[in-house]
Amino acid sequence: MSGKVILHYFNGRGKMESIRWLLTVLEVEFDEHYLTSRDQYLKLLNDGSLLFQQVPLVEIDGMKLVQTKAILYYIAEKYNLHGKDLKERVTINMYSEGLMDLMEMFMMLPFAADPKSKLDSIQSKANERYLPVFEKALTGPLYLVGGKLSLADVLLVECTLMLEEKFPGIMKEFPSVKAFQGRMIRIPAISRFLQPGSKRKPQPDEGYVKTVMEVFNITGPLP
Ligand SMILES: N[C@@H](CCC(=O)N[C@@H](CS)C(=O)NCC(=O)O)C(=O)O
Repeated sequence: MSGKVILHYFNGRGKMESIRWLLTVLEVEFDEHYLTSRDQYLKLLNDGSLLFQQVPLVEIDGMKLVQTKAILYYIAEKYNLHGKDLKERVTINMYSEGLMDLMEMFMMLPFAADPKSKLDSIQSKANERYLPVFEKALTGPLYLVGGKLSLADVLLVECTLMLEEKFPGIMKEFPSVKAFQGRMIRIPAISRFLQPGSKRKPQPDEGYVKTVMEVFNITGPLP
């Protein structure tokens, strides 16, 4: 196993995108092995790389890690983006898991039978359930937890950009979150990541959906 971090996933956002964001902000270099065929997935299964038969898989520090949250928490902990004590850590995890719940709804959209109604539901949940929490937390403070950058901040900037792709005016009612986003995207590593040609993945297209369905033998829309 080489010393470099290796990501095994599709050439698309999905559950790996937040891991790409975190590594990018930390300026940790990584290589990507894209899953493009069912045979590649079966090979990972057969060589025992996938603990629960699922990707994302991240090779790091001599380990083969699966489970997105566990991977994010490991990297955040290793590079000091996971709070200074247990109370900060649990707060970071609460914010992070809320954001992951919201972003997961976007991930499922291209596989849904009725994406329009799902999109409406994402918009109202974002407005009523999620963004008010972050607006309150960021009214005053520059960062979500402990006065310094953490995993939760990285996920929040990713999520706000994702929301604006689908609902361009959504941040109008949330000025503190919008100001936070403005500060975050000026961080040089993030600013580079947002330029064309970076490792940031675009919104899912038909090709991405087709590959995922072939790799996992999915035959119809997901619930
Ligand atoms: N709890 C896991 C879920 C991972 C997951 O659902 N991965 C999908 C691809 S995004 C997968 O491998 N699906 C194949 C399967 O479940 O058989 C995580 O968060 O990493």
